[in-house]
Amino acid sequence: MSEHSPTRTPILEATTVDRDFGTVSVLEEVSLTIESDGVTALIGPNGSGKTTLLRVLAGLLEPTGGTVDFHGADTVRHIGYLPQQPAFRPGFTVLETLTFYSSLVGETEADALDRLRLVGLEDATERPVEALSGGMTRLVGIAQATIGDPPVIVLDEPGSGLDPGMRRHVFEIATELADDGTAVILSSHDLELVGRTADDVVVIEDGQVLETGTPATLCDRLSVDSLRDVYEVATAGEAGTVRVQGVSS
Ligand SMILES: Nc1ncnc2c1ncn2[C@@H]1O[C@H](COP(=O)(O)OP(=O)(O)OP(=O)(O)O)[C@@H](O)[C@H]1O
Repeated sequence: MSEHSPTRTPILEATTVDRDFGTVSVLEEVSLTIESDGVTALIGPNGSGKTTLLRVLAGLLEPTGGTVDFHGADTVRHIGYLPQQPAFRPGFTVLETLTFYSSLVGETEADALDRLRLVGLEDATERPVEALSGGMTRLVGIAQATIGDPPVIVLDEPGSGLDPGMRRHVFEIATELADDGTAVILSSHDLELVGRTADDVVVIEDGQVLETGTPATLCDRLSVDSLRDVYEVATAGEAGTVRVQGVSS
């Protein structure tokens, strides 16, 4: 959990956001306030709408209805984004790739190297990006998301495919960014790490927000002891079945 600044302020505000794909409604009337200086975690079953909501919050997907408002400072880059499946153009090394993205916001190769050190990839700088493992590719993606020090950083399943030590490290990076004032929004299925790390938790199912609050508030509200129990009590999905919007009733 991050050391809260006494002045956490709303930086991103979703108001009654809908997102449809054709006739399928994936997000329904999602209203959410994301504050600076903290880690906000989206949790929910497979297919519940987390990626869709993160892409809408990051400005990569237009909402079909409702609005997303950014209240932050006018920085060189408003929002950094790690996609669920990061991919980089083949034929370039890790350092060349990160230096290219850095140059777009006036940063140098030295800055790119610092960001690679942050995610533990200092020994992989000369490796071609197409020769990276899945976990290493995700780490490059996390480094890329921090370029330009955006006030909002959106990370879609940053711990996915990482070994336990690196997964913990990535959540520590999220906490450090939050301690420095960033609003970090991430999705994760690792409820234990989320429970230990997140300042705010958003439980989502079937494209709707079921609960929001600090881990402790949610435990109190639902009279349970852990975020895993919050998840079990709040979500109705049956283990072993993916509820598919537009198909499952
Ligand atoms: N481009 C699209 N066209 C049609 N349906 C889509 C599209 N993108 C997402 N969906 C549907 O929206 C629903 C939510 O998907 P989303 O990827 O947001 O879920 P998620 O919570 O991130 O899932 P997971 O935990 O499995 O990554 C799913 O039913 C998915 O099939």
